[in-house]
Amino acid sequence: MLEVLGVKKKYKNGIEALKGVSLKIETGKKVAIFGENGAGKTTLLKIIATFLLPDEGTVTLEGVNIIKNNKYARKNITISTGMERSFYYRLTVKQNLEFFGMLNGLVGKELKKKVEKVIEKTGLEEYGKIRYMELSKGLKRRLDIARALLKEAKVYIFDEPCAGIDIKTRGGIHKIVNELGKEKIVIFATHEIEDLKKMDRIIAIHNGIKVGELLVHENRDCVENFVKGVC
Ligand SMILES: Nc1ncnc2c1ncn2[C@@H]1O[C@H](COP(=O)(O)OP(=O)(O)OP(=O)(O)O)[C@@H](O)[C@H]1O
Repeated sequence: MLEVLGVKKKYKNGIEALKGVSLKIETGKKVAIFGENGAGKTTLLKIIATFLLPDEGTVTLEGVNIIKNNKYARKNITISTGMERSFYYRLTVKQNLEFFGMLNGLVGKELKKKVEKVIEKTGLEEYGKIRYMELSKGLKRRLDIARALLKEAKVYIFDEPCAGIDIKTRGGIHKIVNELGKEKIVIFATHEIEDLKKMDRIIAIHNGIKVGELLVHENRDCVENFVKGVC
């Protein structure tokens, strides 16, 4: 269980990105964080991933306060943000994954096997020897997801993984998310109705406040109205 309790975050420029957000996500569930541009989704995801500290509130994973226990958080939470600058432009797909795999403590045969596995999962087989700078936007995004999968985590966070992605790749991403969602906690920020319909639950955020929740399987026909109602 991941629990966010009363999380507030104000940036140095005075913007209150989160004004006291609380939510709970059970293991074995995939939850969408939905909200318009600037709603506070990325800020919330970064706080859960412990990339950013909240001003107030706590985040616990299986009862462990991850704000205070950064080591536990880094071991058990992985995030795909699509940030291009975090890759080595001149290294190939495989070399980038090997580098980040090593940072995750993988070595030798274990590293090789894991890199091959995530390349296969994200359909990057034919691009292994292509340098990062030569990849298309969609392929970069797939590599970013592959990197997040290098870690055997309890929580998988995807920040708008389908933005600018073609239909086939989107299907591949949902297959990965579905598989993970059976045993892990998956958090998926998105604006897209089609993505929302594939989640177990939608949490809507507006102006730094949680404004609604919808259980998708019980209310699949309501997703569009739910979305219209909160924005
Ligand atoms: N580093 C920062 N410094 C100052 N303000 C920031 C920073 N990051 C985000 N903000 C502001 O905080 C608010 C929430 O931003 P956030 O990126 O969390 O929203 P979002 O819901 O992810 O938006 P989008 O859908 O556009 O990615 C916005 O008003 C944004 O301008």
